[in-house]
Order: sequence, then C-alpha cells, then structure tokens
Amino acid sequence: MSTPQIVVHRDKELMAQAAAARLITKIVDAQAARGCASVVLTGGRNGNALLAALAAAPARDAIDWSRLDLWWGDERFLPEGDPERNDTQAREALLDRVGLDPARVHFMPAPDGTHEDADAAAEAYAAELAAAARPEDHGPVPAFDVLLLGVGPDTHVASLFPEHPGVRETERTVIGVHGSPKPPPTRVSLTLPAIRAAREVWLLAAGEDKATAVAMALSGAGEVQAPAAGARGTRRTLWLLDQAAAAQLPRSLYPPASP
Ligand SMILES: O=C(O)[C@H](O)[C@@H](O)[C@H](O)[C@H](O)COP(=O)(O)O
Repeated sequence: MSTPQIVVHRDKELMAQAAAARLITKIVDAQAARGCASVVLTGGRNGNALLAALAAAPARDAIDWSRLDLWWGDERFLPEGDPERNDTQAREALLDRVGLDPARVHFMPAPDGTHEDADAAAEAYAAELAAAARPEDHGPVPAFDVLLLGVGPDTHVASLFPEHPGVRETERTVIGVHGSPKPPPTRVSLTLPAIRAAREVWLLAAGEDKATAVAMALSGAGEVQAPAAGARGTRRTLWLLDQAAAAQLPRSLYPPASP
C-alpha cells in the first residue's frame, strides 16, 4: 500500500478544477496504455464539484467517454432518480452530458423487487464487481485506475463510519449500511479491502470543518477510529485539500510548496 501524498490548493474551487484536470490526464493516459479506464465516483459536495469542473473543462473531450468504466464507492439506498442519490447528482453534474457507454456505467442498485434491502443490493454489486475483475486484477474487484472519496468531518469515507461494523469488514467487498450517522440512514458501500484494490485512491476534503478529521487521519490514527486512514491505493494515495482543510496538519506533513 502506498504512503499518502498531500496537495494543498488555495480554495475549494481551485481544488475541484485541479482535481478535474488531474483526472482527465489520468484517464487519457490509462486509455492510451490499455484502451480503457476505470474510475470509482464518490457522493458529497467535493466529489460533485469535481464532476462539475470536469464537465466545464475544455480538455474533457480528450477522454474517450465510451471507453470509461464508472463505479460508485457508496450510494444512498433511495429510489432510482431520487435527488439525494449519489448517482442522480453525478448525472446532473456530468454524466448526462458526455457519451458514456451505458453498459460501462455501474450504478449501485436502488430499492426494487429484486433488491429489497441494502444487503441484497450490496450482494448484487459485489457480484457485478467480481464479474468485471480480470485474472490480472488478482482479486474480487477490478484494480480501478482512480477511486475518489470525499472525507467526512468524522473521518468517514464512502459509507464507512468510525467504529461502525462496516469499517471492520475484511471479507466482503460491498456491504449494506444501516443506521448511518450521515443521512439517509440506509446505504450501500464498498469496504476498505475493495477500496484498497484501486491503483490510486484520491481523497478530497475542503473547508475548516474537515481540518480535525484530515489531521487525525494523516497522523497515524487507526482505520476503525478514522476510516479515511485506511483508504490507500496500491500505487498512490493522494489527499487533495484546500487550505482550510489542511489548517491543522502537523508542520512535518504540510507540503513545502503549498500556498
Ligand atoms: O454519500 C455520501 O454522502 C458520501 O459518499 C460521503 O462519504 C461523502 O463523500 C462525505 O460525507 C464527504 O462529503 P462532502 O464532500 O459533501 O463533505
């Protein structure tokens, strides 16, 4: 697993634009090397701001959108089209404006006749991930190129909350989450083992309400107390912050070239 690297941007708008530029390059490079790319999306304001910045970036057309696999790190277990669903928000911010191949867009299931509860939805998503994993991925989920995560003020990532059962999961790749402290209470989430299959994990945090969480997760806290600390990529773990979210980082971690 990779050691976290930290990049601090002046404010959250610049952070979203720089992350979008970084993501465009990453996807273009992966497509040039292998013909396709895979990205795991996150819910939350910072993840959506990144998608909106991507939609507005002229260089977005460098991406072959029909050869991009999209997955979700977590989803709010609400009916399809609900404005609070992460995928509804992602569609509005970006997905409805680009030429994606619907077969490559892997929404997490919504409640319906087949997926009565979040546990059934999680099981179905785990099977979809397993079916997409190739032998060279050496595991039950694809080795995603980039997995995006927002960081909560309590250090949660995806729908893995401090001290909740989900953060202790070592076997399953996707779980149903019940009693989430962040509404809505019922969710579906990748687990830390699934997150750690990604080549690159990018964590996004902006605003002063994130400063304590960022400092805690980067200062040696355990993943049960600080789930963000357990989110690492096999090749790279990148914390993308604005100045306010970086304000409580120990000086030893604060990158030299930061504003
Ligand atoms: O479904 C969700 O709500 C998320 O996926 C969640 O993990 C989110 O990313 C963080 O809470 C950060 O959210 P903000 O970027 O809005 O602070």
